[in-house]
Amino acid sequence: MLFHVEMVVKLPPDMPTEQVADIKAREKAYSQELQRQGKWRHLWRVAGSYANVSIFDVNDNDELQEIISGLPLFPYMDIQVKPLCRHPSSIREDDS
Ligand SMILES: O=C(O)CC1=CCC(=O)O1
Repeated sequence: MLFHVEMVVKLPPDMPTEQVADIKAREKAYSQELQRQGKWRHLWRVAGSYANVSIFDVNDNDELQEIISGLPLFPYMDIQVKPLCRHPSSIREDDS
């Protein structure tokens, strides 16, 4: 199942610099492992903001919830999820 996920990062302004660096490094490692596994298909920065738009390819809602709630930045993000299905006009033969 494919999901469009938008994440807006809202770190507390008073979070210590070392803690910010640590959480960002853990977020990067976590997301890159999921990208290698093919579960996090796309990761795009939304230009001009501290936000991303991502496409996840997971088995079901529960797996998406597990992945998203495991993000190190999860407590500091506003997240919107939209389930996707094939568009009847798409010329792609698969869902890539
Ligand atoms: O910087 C972001 O948009 C938050 C984030 C999600 C995955 C990642 O590596 O950073």
